[in-house]
Amino acid sequence: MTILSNFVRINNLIKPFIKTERVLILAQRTLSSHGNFDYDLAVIGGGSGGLACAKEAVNLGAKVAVLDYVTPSPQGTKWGLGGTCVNVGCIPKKLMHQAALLGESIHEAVSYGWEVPESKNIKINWPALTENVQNHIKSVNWVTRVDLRDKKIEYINGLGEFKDSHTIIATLKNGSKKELTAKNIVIAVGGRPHYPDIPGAVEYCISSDDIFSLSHPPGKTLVVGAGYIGLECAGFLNSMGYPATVLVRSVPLRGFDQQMARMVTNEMEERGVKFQHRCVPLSVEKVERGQLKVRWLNTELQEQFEDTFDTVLIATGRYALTKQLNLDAAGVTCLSENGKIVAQTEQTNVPNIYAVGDVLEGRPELTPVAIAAGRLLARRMFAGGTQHMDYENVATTVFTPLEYGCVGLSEETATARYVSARVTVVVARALMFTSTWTTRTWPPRSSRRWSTAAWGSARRLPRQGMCLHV
Ligand SMILES: Cc1cc2nc3c(=O)[nH]c(=O)nc-3n(C[C@H](O)[C@H](O)[C@H](O)COP(=O)(O)OP(=O)(O)OC[C@H]3O[C@@H](n4cnc5c(N)ncnc54)[C@H](O)[C@@H]3O)c2cc1C
Ligand SMILES: NC(=O)c1ccc[n+]([C@@H]2O[C@H](COP(=O)([O-])OP(=O)(O)OC[C@H]3O[C@@H](n4cnc5c(N)ncnc54)[C@H](O)[C@@H]3O)[C@@H](O)[C@H]2O)c1
Repeated sequence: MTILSNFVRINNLIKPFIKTERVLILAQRTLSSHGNFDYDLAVIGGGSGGLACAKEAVNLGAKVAVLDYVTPSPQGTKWGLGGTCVNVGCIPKKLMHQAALLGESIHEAVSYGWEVPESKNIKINWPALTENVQNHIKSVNWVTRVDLRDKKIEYINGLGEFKDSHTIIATLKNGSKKELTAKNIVIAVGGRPHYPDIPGAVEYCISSDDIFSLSHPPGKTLVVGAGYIGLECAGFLNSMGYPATVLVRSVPLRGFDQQMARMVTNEMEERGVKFQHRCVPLSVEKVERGQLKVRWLNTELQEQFEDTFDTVLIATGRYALTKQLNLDAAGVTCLSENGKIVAQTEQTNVPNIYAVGDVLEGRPELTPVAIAAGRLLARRMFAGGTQHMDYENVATTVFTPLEYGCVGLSEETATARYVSARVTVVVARALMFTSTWTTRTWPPRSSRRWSTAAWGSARRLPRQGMCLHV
């Protein structure tokens, strides 16, 4: 128990008698307990989880430093402070998704009576889109930096590694080293795209790290991987007029309710996205005019295929950035086979070292999850908090052309986990101003069918909409 958290506990008791919260925070600051260390808390990684934890800790009176450093992608793309979500994740993805929806709406507006001159000739200006997306990101980077400065959080633009369990060495941009010590250390380094081990992947392919700032229009694109990222990117590219093909190794959106996943992919297929099922890439080579020839294997037919694309986007999952941390020096040993940190309550096997966000094994890789876990951890470290992050029943959305939001168990998990239970599945498909509901109950299987009348009437209107899985 730190002096600081004892102080905060006592203060919580007397808080009603103190005039303002500000007085309390200032009092806590003066009593900050970093003692022999430079900081009460050092956070390695300035993304969703790390920044949330740092800000909460400083609000609770701790002296905090945040290290953030972006190693360029194999294609040379780099970005600023704020982590994956802000720079190469949720934010640019959502903006491109919105751009794609707007484009489709222009065409669909005609069905609603809008007279759109030459609607067939409408096309996207890719450089204008990426420039605006990047400008928005830069403004968020700037606000984040100013916020850290205002909150007196020290921001170190350096690549962190452990020297021992309380000491971090930061390698700065110019190659110089900066050493700092902290009572508590939070690992919030997130992850980066994983590339399949095939010829040409690293040399010629891009990933989600590159697509949102790609200097030229992507053209005909092959997306390798049918998880969240693969489907979302294929969805917005196709809707912008860039033909997209997806290589699916097993099933799209594995782990999600498969009926809903099929709805999402059927909708994408109707809009023109091609799916190559049970296929893995074998090689990528550069051919004439800079195009990329891709060979892939259909594992079911044991047959090889090839085609030529302008862009190949790899979306085969992400790995955690723990290798470069020199965790051995700190004594952190709780690592899974794929290098993620195994921690029940964000606490590693070393008492003063914690982890939050995508770096954690078996936790949803989502921004709100990283933020909530980071904040709760700070409260436990500096305010005697006792609440832990609840990773169950986290709601999530897949931003494919047919948006899919879900919370709770998929039908497959529910029926596997509660064999004797009666599982009722309610599916809503909302159109602009119409929604069609069908209900089915498991068992019996016959009730699994859609109500064709309701489904049919829904299909007559333009295909705007989203599906919910409750
Ligand atoms: C394309 C895409 C779309 C996404 N869309 C969504 C979405 O719609 N909704 C959603 O909830 N989530 C989405 N996510 C996931 C979300 O971005 C992550 O879950 C979230 O960013 C994780 O936060 P984090 O703090 O764990 O790590 P990150 O945000 O990845 O931050 C880690 C930071 O640490 C830095 N770093 C790493 N190692 C070091 C080191 N040694 N020293 C210093 N700094 C280091 C990294 O460069 C990075 O800046 C998306 C992800 C991607 C890739
Ligand atoms: N809307 C959102 O909230 C959102 C959006 C994007 C990403 N994210 C987060 O980011 C995480 C990572 O997303 P992701 O899509 O990179 O990972 P993922 O694990 O969801 O999907 C990777 C896909 O690639 C496939 N794959 C792997 N190796 C392959 C190979 N050699 N050939 C063909 N396919 C292969 C896998 O079978 C899987 O379908 C997600 O778990 C999610 O939590 C969230």
